[in-house]
Amino acid sequence: MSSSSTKEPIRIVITGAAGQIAYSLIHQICNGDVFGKDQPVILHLLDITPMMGVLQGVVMEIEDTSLPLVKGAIPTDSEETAFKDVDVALFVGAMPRKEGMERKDLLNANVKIFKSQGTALDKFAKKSVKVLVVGNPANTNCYILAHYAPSIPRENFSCLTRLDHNRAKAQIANRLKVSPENVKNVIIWGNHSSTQFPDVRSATVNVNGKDTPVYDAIKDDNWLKNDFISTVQKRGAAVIAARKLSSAMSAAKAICDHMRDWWNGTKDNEWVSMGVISDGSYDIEKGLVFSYPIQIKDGKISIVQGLKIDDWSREMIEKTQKELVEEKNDAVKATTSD
Ligand SMILES: NC(=O)c1ccc[n+]([C@@H]2O[C@H](COP(=O)([O-])OP(=O)(O)OC[C@H]3O[C@@H](n4cnc5c(N)ncnc54)[C@H](O)[C@@H]3O)[C@@H](O)[C@H]2O)c1
Ligand SMILES: O=C(O)C[C@H](O)C(=O)O
Repeated sequence: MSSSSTKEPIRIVITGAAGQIAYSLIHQICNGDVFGKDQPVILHLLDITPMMGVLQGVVMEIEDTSLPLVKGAIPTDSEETAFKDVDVALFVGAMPRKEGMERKDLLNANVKIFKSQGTALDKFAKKSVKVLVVGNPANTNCYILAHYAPSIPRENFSCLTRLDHNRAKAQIANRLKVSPENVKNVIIWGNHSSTQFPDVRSATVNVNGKDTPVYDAIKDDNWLKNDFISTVQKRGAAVIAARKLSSAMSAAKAICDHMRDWWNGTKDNEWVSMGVISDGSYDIEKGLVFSYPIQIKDGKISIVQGLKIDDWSREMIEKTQKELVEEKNDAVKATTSD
């Protein structure tokens, strides 16, 4: 973990770099918490022109951290500069929702950003770039981004549902008064929205040294099928109601978890939740950006296959798929109307 690392720096673009999530995220990246303690980084920091003054302040703070892994921080309002030769692209820049809104209410305002940035990503980024979309509505923005970046492999695109995954783990852990790390293999299916299906049917929890199915440990199917699910589905709105701002610290942590697992691989026999471009697994429309249980080995993402889907789960999955199809159609309309 020193400036004498022999590794070549990787280039990471963060969009929305003057915003609140980026402010929590940048330090963790610069500190080596995501890409490794021996991996130097060059940050490309994109925001809109009126935010260049604020972004300059963020760059001053990056310098003042004196972290040895940082080999450069480039503030810019130019998409070409931002996406040029990047290895990793974190798409955070977009309008957040306010109290009383659903995330899809942001679609008209945000989806055009992803059309423009997808086109630039296609032109300027490395073809191996690993892409994570965070800005809401995250799945549909990722769909549009990928559509406008056709030369980048489909498996390089993802959207963030790790925050929902972490929220689900935390709810189970709190209920059982254990540490969240003891909870494994929860799944977020579908959209990062209030139709998502937080599923713990194949999750386990380590209680007193023994891995036990979550349903057996909790012993309250009614809670698991109702309050648990709606708490996770509505957690983002609850944070906004309390903070008057959307989640940022927990979102930045989830971005780090998502990218660290993509970079290093998931643990044996464990999976995480990621929105990826569907290959039709579990009868989901091919091409939709859908959150699935995911395992990663040598940088390669695969959807966990063969999990049993009962009638109730199928209904939950259909509901979130239906919303994603509607969002996709609205997004395509919004991006082709001008
Ligand atoms: N997927 C998730 O789990 C998750 C979690 C939390 C927040 N979010 C979403 O992330 C987004 C950012 O949240 P935030 O709290 O950081 O918002 P914020 O308003 O604090 O920051 C957003 C930043 O993006 C910038 N921006 C706007 N348009 C841009 C463009 N075209 N190019 C580059 N930058 C642009 C803004 O100027 C601002 O600095 C929101 O859409 C929010 O809803 C998603
Ligand atoms: O809920 C929001 O709008 C912000 C974010 O997507 C979240 O889940 O906290």
